[in-house]
Amino acid sequence: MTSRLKQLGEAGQAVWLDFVDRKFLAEGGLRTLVEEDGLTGVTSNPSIFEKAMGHGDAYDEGFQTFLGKADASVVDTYENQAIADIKAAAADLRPVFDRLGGKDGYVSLEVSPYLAEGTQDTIEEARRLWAAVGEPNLMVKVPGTKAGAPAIRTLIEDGININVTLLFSLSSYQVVAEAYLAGLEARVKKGLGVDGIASVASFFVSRIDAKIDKAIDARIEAGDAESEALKAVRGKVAIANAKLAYAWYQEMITSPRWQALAAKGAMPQRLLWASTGVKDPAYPDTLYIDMLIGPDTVNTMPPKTMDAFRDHGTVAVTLTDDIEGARHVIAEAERLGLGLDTVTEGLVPEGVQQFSDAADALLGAVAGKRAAFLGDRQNGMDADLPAPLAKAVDARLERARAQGWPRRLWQGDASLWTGGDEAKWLGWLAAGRGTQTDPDALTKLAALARGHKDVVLLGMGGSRLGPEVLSLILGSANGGPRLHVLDTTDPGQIASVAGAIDPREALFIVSSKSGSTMEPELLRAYFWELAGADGSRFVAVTDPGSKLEAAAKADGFAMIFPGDPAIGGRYSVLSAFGMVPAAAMGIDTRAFFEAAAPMVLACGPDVPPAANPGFRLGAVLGEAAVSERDKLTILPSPGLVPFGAWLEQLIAESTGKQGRGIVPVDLEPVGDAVGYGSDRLFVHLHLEGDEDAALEAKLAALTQAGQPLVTIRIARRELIGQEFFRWEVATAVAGAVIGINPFDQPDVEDAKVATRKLVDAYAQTGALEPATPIAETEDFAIFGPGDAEFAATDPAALLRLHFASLFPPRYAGFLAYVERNGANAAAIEAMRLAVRDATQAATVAGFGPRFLHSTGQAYKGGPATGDFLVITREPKADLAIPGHRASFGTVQIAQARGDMDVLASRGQRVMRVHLKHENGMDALVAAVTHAVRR
Ligand SMILES: O=P(O)(O)OC[C@H]1O[C@](O)(CO)[C@@H](O)[C@@H]1O
Ligand SMILES: O=C[C@H](O)[C@H](O)COP(=O)(O)O
Repeated sequence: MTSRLKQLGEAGQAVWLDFVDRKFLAEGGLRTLVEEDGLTGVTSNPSIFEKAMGHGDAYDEGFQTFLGKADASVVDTYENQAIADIKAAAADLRPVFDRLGGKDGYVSLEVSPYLAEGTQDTIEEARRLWAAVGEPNLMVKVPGTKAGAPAIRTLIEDGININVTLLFSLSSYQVVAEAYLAGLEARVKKGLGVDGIASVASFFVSRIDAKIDKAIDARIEAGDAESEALKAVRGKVAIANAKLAYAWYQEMITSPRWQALAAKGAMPQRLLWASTGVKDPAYPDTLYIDMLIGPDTVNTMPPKTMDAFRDHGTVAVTLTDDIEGARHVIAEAERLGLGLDTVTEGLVPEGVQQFSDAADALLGAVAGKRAAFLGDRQNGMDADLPAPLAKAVDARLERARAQGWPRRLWQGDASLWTGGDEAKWLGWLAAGRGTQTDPDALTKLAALARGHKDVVLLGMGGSRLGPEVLSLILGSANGGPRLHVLDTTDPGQIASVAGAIDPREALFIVSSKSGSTMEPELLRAYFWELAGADGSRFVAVTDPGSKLEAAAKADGFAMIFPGDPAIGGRYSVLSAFGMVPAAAMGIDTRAFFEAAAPMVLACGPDVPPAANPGFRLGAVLGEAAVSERDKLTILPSPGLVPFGAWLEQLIAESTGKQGRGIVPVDLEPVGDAVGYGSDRLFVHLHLEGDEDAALEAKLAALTQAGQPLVTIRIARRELIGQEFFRWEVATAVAGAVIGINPFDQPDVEDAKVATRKLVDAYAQTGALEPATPIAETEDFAIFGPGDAEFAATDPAALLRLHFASLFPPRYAGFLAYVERNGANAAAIEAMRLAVRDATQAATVAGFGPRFLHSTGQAYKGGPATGDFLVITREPKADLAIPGHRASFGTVQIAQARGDMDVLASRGQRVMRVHLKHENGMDALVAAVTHAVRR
């Protein structure tokens, strides 16, 4: 007996399969259906691929072959396999296509559901898929949305076969039918053929009943007076709707407009019944086949429905039956207020969302397989969080998924943050692939640097923190020159570097994005003179058109590297600002980017938040911050300690503003679990093979005590580039959670202005404005900001008062305008430990003016919960600055005073302690330790 499905084909309705699966194809399932049931086509959609690929291991071999490629992104990995399936299906259907002269035998592949709102993007994607599959019996599936219709017209004009999907209403079907006609007519106008172009209009059926029936059931349940009438249309609306669409089709193909095209060989755009598996198990399982049979149509069936029809379906032309009855059903639905138009309108975005959700699930699964395949070539991350924070993070990740955050980040959608100028600051995303720097210029620089023993980098904040991390973690490669970094006005420190090099031999890199930052400008003046004004040993890194660029040109600098104005300083390490010093040190920048690539791809727009390392981390940081765990405490393996200085700038300057944000805590030695408040989030950067047993034990105790801990695992130092990128993404995401613009630094400028005022006054008068101490000992004097009133004048009492209200979430800050050397660092650490262990409060520290261009933003603009001690001292030996009246020492004091005033104006508690002599620091340590003793 001929199969019922074959009989259906003979009745003029093409039987298509709404299913794709690797194993099914490989085992010849499709070929059997073609041969035994007369099947003539296949459709796929994101949900179908999710079911096929998102579970089990049938695709693992294929994934792995592809993932061996350096550039294998998650979406490319998925698509590579989807295309393989589609090509296999196209091959199985090719005999049908050839036999029917192109009238049937098609397989459909859907464009990304993420593009449903964009006409141009849809056009490009469809063209790309068409070329990638490269089979004449492919149909590209394009949603019949408002944005989709013009794309369909263009694609038909291109000669690409189109399956229009997600059609629910007669009116939207008419729009795409018009697009099809217009596309064909455009070809005629251009003198191109219209034969051989195929299209179907996929009209969804069961989803309509599912919606309408639900509303009917609710009303009947509520005892609606029209219950009988409602019952009468239950399960009938979708079929009636489809029948009227077919009636319109029949009329349309008789129109002179269509006839003219048909005469030129055009094939009609057939109506395809989609969504034909019953959703309500109470209905006969072949309902949406039995009732929709008619010539020149297609029915695409899920396997179960196909099996059911083969078993007990009824072949009879039903589509043209009782059209009046269909009209009546629709009129009744209207009279009963079932709102068919609203339902069909709502089903479009819902359908897009449903396919986006499926694509997210699929891409998330592929991302997991990709990470497993890469193993330790991609840095890992675990988060051990207390339940409420874990719940908030999961909820955030889900919301971020539904709202498409990864795509919006990469597309530069400013509404992810404040709707301000954020889109102008996203150049660092592309820089992650090494695209910002010219490899040839870096090679040239490396050759130039190789001739020098020392390279001195002059720059502040983002223009120097990344290079120092690279220098301390990766080191000067193969005997490359030593890198010295100067980011200070401290005369002692400048003299130390000047003394450690031969200024007549060293190569100098002056690095400033803006090209107008005061410190590198002064340092350039100083070393220019010391180096004998020899431009051939100077290199500049600066944004195009800056003051520094002009000066470098005028002074004949050996090379000038342009920055990208779309990258802010703290996001610039993977651009020229990091790569120029790296190349100068002899680091292979190509290999560096190759090692970073897995993370850049893992953080891509195609990877849903829960599987995206940057988004996962960002969600933890952001949710912790908004739940008052705003002290991000950085606890690295010994070999990764230098990373903290770069990280604290990124986090603090990006998030600390408008009284909100994250306060990074770097270089605070790990303590016992009892010594911390509940305002902390800990992050451990773990370098394999660089274990510190004491640290590990303390970390274990922290999690046992319920403290949140994020552990990042890095297999080799060479993979540090991955962390730059992961943290940049995470910071941008945390900014979105906190609700600030993570790319500006609104409060930094004020300290600069206050400093300038003092330095300018000095230039006029030869002296800084006098300041009177509130209290003084033999060792130090204490100053307050502006005209602030203090309740005590005894130094010990003043310090006690200063720390009196220091409990979490308040934090203590030690801002030391002294030489950054081992002794001073140890003294500061001793004060931090004394304070933390006495109060449980987090402690931060910075050397001035270095921190002004880094964490200074958060101290001024972030949460107003800081208790700051600004520490200054008389410089041992001051240094003059060529061409300036003020010395480095004077500028440094002016910076400290300017900063203190701005801190105070932002509601922070602040005092300045001026050390009177060499041992003043020891005296201060003792005084602070005493002051916090409770
Ligand atoms: O590279 P520039 O323009 O000299 O700026 C250095 C640093 O100063 C800041 O602008 C803050 O003052 C940082 O954002 C930046 O990294
Ligand atoms: O082209 C086929 C459609 O994508 C499919 O039939 C949708 O079916 P569903 O409503 O069962 O998801």
